[in-house]
Amino acid sequence: DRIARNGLIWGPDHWHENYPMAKGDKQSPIEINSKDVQHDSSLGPWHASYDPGAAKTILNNGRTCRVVFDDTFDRSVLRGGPLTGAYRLRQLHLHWGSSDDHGSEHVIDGVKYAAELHMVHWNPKHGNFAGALKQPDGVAVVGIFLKVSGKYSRILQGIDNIKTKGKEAPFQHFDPSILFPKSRDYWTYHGSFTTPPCEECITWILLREPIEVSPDQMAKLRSLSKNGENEPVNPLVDNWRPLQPVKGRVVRSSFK
Ligand SMILES: NS(=O)(=O)c1ccc(C(=O)NCC(F)(F)F)cc1
Ligand SMILES: [Zn+2]
Repeated sequence: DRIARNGLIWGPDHWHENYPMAKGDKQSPIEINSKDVQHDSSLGPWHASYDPGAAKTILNNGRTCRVVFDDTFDRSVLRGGPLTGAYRLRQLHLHWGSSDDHGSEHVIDGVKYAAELHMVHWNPKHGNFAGALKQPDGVAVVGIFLKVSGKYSRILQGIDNIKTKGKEAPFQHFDPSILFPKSRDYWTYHGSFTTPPCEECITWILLREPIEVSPDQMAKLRSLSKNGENEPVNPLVDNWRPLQPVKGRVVRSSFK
């Protein structure tokens, strides 16, 4: 059936059977080894100018918790850094583990974070998102690592009313810039979606400084379910893709 065909019912090792891109040379996530990173002094700072009014809804699609934004015009955009032009914010979502010692998709010098937040932007020069995901410069994702600490920070209020798959709730007047850490230092490399169809259209911008979330915020994420409302409970955890081969790609850093 549809679910089986889109490969999500089987693990990541089977994705390539339906999505050949999954075995490409520029797949994500990857491990970042500082010894192999090349500092690029031409990499300037990135700038996000987000309109809190662009936030629309928060939803559980059975695979992640996603906040959706109005991307029908240049309302919330990311520019600078490795990017040429302004990329429109479309959605943000997270990947997390069943315990604090893992959950991120990218791994930094062997360190796995409890979660990884992705802010997905697309290049309007390609007309629409579907067109952008067919282009090597089509999509830009800012990745922010989440570390668990006593300090309290509301990553996403509103998680309470999207417990099960298919649940959606209004999520307005939200400026995702509040999620950025103090430092703007980043790594950047060319990669792919970490879920099918695994298109190699992403300029990754991974922030070096993690943000801190409280244990109860992580517990809230882990309380989400993959199942629909009246189905057997299937906890939504460990929705991260295993590491993919670097295949000679060079990861550049904006910092020394
Ligand atoms: N985890 S990730 O790499 O940031 C990531 C970002 C976006 C999508 C996405 O829009 N999939 C829907 C599409 F495009 F129709 F396939 C998937 C993964
Ligand atoms: Zn993601």
